[in-house]
Amino acid sequence: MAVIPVALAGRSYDVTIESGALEDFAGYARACLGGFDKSGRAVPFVADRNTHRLYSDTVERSLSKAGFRADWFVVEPGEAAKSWPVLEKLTDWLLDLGVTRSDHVFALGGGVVGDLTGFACAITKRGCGFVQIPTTLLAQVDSSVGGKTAINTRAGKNLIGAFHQPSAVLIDPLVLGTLPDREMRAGYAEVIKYGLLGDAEFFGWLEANGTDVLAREPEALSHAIATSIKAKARIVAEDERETTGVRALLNLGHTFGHALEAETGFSDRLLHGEAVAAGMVLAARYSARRDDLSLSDAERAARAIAHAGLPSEISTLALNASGRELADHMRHDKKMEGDTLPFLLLKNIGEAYLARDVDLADIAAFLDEQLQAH
Ligand SMILES: NC(=O)c1ccc[n+]([C@@H]2O[C@H](COP(=O)([O-])OP(=O)(O)OC[C@H]3O[C@@H](n4cnc5c(N)ncnc54)[C@H](O)[C@@H]3O)[C@@H](O)[C@H]2O)c1
Ligand SMILES: O=C(O)C(=O)C[C@@H](O)[C@H](O)[C@H](O)COP(=O)(O)O
Ligand SMILES: [Zn+2]
Repeated sequence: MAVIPVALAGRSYDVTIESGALEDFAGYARACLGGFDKSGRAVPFVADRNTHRLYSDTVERSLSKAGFRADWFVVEPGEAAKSWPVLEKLTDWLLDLGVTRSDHVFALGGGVVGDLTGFACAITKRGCGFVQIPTTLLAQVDSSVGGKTAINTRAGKNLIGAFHQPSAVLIDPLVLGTLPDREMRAGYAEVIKYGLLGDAEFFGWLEANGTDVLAREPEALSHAIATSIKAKARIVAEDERETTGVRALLNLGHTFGHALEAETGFSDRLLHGEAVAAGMVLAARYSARRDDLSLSDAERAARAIAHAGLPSEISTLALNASGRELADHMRHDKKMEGDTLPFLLLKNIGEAYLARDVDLADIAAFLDEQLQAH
């Protein structure tokens, strides 16, 4: 078992990584179940149809042995659940259940369930507790930790949200056994991100061992999850609300990625992790174009992404958009400072930085080249 603390003044919590932990869910979650048994109220769980079908029985078995029962709010799988209508239904459900500020709501699912539940908990009664039980690789290495919660709007990705930290994160890598391979690869994009943004040694390890991670080989998988969470916990502890530029490093590839997601309608056509993968290649190549990064390192990053079966060439995505149209999506980026969009670029493999001198017209021209390439 690994326990990784996220150190935040007054809001510290642990990320527990343990294979098989879900079988003893009530034991691991005991500290966050207070209140439910005494009053007889059901423990509120949010899941999507897949995670409910696959794992609600396991959770309920463990809860029932400990004298608790669960009540479920189940959403349709996919990005569309991060929306106003679903948020409204979820917050009404929480209020009908009589959830109090000292209660915890449990999010059993991927980043979609986690982001939606976290935001609902941030605004219900001005903030009630929640616990993340991430079931995708992406959620286990990234979205369950750090307290970014949000829904999407017509204007773009995660534009309505709040920082609201979970009280605990419980990761059972065994649940990745049922995760479709495409989702596994999408989560792996965020794993590569940690190597590219700040850990050249980890990036090299992934070049050598990435196939084992994707094959869910237990040792390689646990190492990839723990290394990713340690990096995220350190960055979040340093800059919880993305004010100093440190946390912005976690956005490597995301300004391009969110534009690609918007262009493909936040749909199964391009998953978040796939968009981030393509976005990191664009960030690397744009860095090389400015002579910040060597061309050979930019292509090394692209190769690692392509080798994992992730999209590395936007020219193959059948986008019906110009560079200008893609760049226009970026004007909604939450990092915008007035008319300037600080951009995450690379100086080396393992060294990302925030550039404040990027011209969106130049990004549009670069994207036009990339849309035509290959
Ligand atoms: N808050 C953050 O810091 C943060 C970080 C990264 C990504 N995100 C957000 O996370 C979202 C993407 O999350 P995701 O990639 O986990 O996608 P997701 O939540 O849509 O899950 C992907 C698919 O896998 C299924 N699934 C989940 N667990 C499963 C399992 N164990 N077995 C079988 N199927 C399973 C789901 O039902 C869904 O169909 C995006 O909205 C993204 O913006 C947030
Ligand atoms: O935790 C962070 O900070 C991140 O940026 C992690 C990203 O992987 C994640 O996709 C996040 O939701 C993007 O944040 P946003 O602020 O660009 O919406
Ligand atoms: Zn992301």
